[in-house]
Amino acid sequence: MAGVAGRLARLWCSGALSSPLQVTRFPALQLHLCGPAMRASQKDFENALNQVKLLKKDPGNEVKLKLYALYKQATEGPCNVPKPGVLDFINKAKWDAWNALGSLPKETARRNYVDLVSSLSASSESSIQVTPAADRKQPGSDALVVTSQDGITTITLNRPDKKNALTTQMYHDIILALEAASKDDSAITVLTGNGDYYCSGNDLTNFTDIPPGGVEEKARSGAVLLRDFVDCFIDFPKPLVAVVNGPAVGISVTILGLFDIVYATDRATFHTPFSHLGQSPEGCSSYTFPKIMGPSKATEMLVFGKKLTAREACTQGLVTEVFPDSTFQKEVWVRLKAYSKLPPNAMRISKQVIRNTEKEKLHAINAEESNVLRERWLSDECMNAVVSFLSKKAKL
Ligand SMILES: CCCCCCCCCCC/C=C/C(=O)SCCNC(=O)CCNC(=O)[C@H](O)C(C)(C)COP(=O)(O)OP(=O)(O)OC[C@H]1O[C@@H](n2cnc3c(N)ncnc32)[C@H](O)[C@@H]1OP(=O)(O)O
Repeated sequence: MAGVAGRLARLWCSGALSSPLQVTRFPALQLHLCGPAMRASQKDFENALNQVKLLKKDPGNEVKLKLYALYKQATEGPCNVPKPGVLDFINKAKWDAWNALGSLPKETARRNYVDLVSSLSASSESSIQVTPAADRKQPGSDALVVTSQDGITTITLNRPDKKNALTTQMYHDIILALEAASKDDSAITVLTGNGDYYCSGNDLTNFTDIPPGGVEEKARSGAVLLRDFVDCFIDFPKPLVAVVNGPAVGISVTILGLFDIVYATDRATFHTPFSHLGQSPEGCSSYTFPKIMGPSKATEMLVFGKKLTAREACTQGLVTEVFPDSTFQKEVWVRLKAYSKLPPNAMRISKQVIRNTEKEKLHAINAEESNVLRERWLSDECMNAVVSFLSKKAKL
């Protein structure tokens, strides 16, 4: 990521961004590159600094790095601090982006900053999907699609290009979607994925989006988010079904222990490589997995990262039933539509009778797992694993 940002920043300095493609991506730049150098007043710059806080859509890490670099260049001039160590990957990415601006004059950096923010504000205003976080009722992006039909509310993870990896925004949106589904008039709620994967777990780029409070602050807010996310599954009042359409990794596997039914295609696999990632189990799996499959099978999965096939997961009790991939969707949805016609109140009450005795314990376990993970996220083992993945050196 640092490389991409660095290359982008170097191109920017060299003026190579005047090609039609790049002008389309950064329309406001055209002004700067084509006309006589327009000056950005200090007021314009301050306005842009305020505007950036009001952006309705997260512009992504590449753009944030670029904003950071331009801000530093505009206020302090060329990069003047020592290069961070290789393991300090977030500060190194920031340093790379700033350093790549070379001797770009402060005034030009200020202008570019103002132009970039103005292009971001324009695209953010035109996005119909985005609503302010505080009063967000619908998913904040199309990475999550929620539909309701035939008494079934279906929440679909929709980032097939990224194997449905869960961004921070998606955790928030799933929480909102579950809260809405718990109150709507559907009888059953389904979680599934679009594309060849069910979900590849936590999006590892979540680790790169560091707030001003630093990595500790990130780990703290990550642990709160994790806890809130898992709490929603613990408390969900209606039958909750996972339609596992392909491989599942990490947190998408662990929370299966909190679902009422798990249907899987025979193409699915179940993988919790926490030790490989320097992390530890979440989603209450430290309790639900030993309970479902016995402590030693749970240890193989959660400690040694053994990947289960769908049939193995079914034998262990994590999966309810496995279907041939060729008929998976048809068979599962016929089944679910039939179930959704059963009296909804009876189903809800029966679920609660089955699950309520454990709720308090599950909340305590969730809190403890989230605390432990907060520490793990700050460990060298975890940071090294994330750096390896992000620098394309490692895959599961
Ligand atoms: C402090 C931070 C807190 C943040 C918020 C906290 C919220 C709670 C967190 C709870 C803890 C959760 C833990 C987990 O889930 S651990 C599991 C994490 N997942 C992984 O490690 C999977 C990594 N991905 C892979 O190993 C492979 O991509 C995979 C085997 C899944 C598929 O390999 P394949 O070769 O078939 O496909 P590609 O690798 O080419 O993938 C296509 C593109 O998708 C990107 N991708 C896939 N998975 C992820 C992921 N998890 N995170 C980020 N990006 C992912 C991949 O990079 C490819 O992208 P490009 O096309 O751009 O290269």
